Amino acid sequence: MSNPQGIPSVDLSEFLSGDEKQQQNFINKLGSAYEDIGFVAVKNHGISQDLIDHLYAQMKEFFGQDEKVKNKYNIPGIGGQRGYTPFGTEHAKGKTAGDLKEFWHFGQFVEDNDPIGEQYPENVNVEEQPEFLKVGRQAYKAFEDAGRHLLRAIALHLGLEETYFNEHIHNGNSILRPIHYPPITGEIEEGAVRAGEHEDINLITLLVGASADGLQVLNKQNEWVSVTAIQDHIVVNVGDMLQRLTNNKLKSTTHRVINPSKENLGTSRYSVPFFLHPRSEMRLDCLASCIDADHPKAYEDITAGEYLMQRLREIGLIK
Ligand SMILES: O=C(O)CCC(=O)C(=O)O
Ligand SMILES: [Fe+2]
Repeated sequence: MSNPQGIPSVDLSEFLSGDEKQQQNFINKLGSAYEDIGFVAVKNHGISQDLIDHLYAQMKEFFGQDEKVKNKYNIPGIGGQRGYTPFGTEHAKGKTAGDLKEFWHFGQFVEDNDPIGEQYPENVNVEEQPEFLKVGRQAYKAFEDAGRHLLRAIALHLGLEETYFNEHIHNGNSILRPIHYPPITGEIEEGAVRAGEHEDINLITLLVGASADGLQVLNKQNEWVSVTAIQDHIVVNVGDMLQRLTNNKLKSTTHRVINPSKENLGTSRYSVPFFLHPRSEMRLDCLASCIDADHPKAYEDITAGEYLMQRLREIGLIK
């Protein structure tokens, strides 16, 4: 089932077709990929190319602004949860060299009167770019919709109610992160890479249109497999919260973004992951159906909120 892009490919329109056989086929392919390499490429994901192009245009414009302008949007005291995080701030768990990237965070836009809104910092408006927040919000909602469909298929694969995740992700703590990896021109710190090897913290990550190669995934044979940017697909992987909930049945696979070859050092790379998080009160206790004599319970009980705080400390976003 391996494809040129290095990971299996699935077609979300099969799941949404209303045809039971196609739906089951999609669930089986997604489920077995997630039990194996933890990554798939998804086509017919429902996020329009126009919206993606618009988002990319806005993020390129933003990252192209002077440091002074960008730093106005680096908001102290919120652990980088919203607004701008400068180059070199975040590092992979256990590493000291900062990643060679700068990024922006959009968070949840609570549109009903859900009191959870009080837990979340406000999204940040870029005064120089009147379209920025608007397109961020549209993209956030589109990614969230695609993620909700995928979690329905995952729930069915796990033998849960199809709607199991819905209440947990309604107004959840997801993050949309436009990233810029700048050209590598001068000296860089020993061991510094665009994104050091890591696993994502959240339930699933949806990654759109990385503008250049560089993403690599560690397969079961301990080999780095390159995931090339492919037209019309988004990459969707399992994060640590889903791995934990499923007692390691679904795999949160290590990945990284390597530095470009010599001839491409002078080029930027852009990408946009959507880290799909549940509400902080969701329990991540291992599902009873994923525990048996061969698979003893591997993790302590914890809520998503407690787990997130632990992890943000480890990557330097919260001191
Ligand atoms: O930029 C990419 O292609 C992947 C980024 C990533 O893995 C992350 O931000 O967690
Ligand atoms: Fe990642």
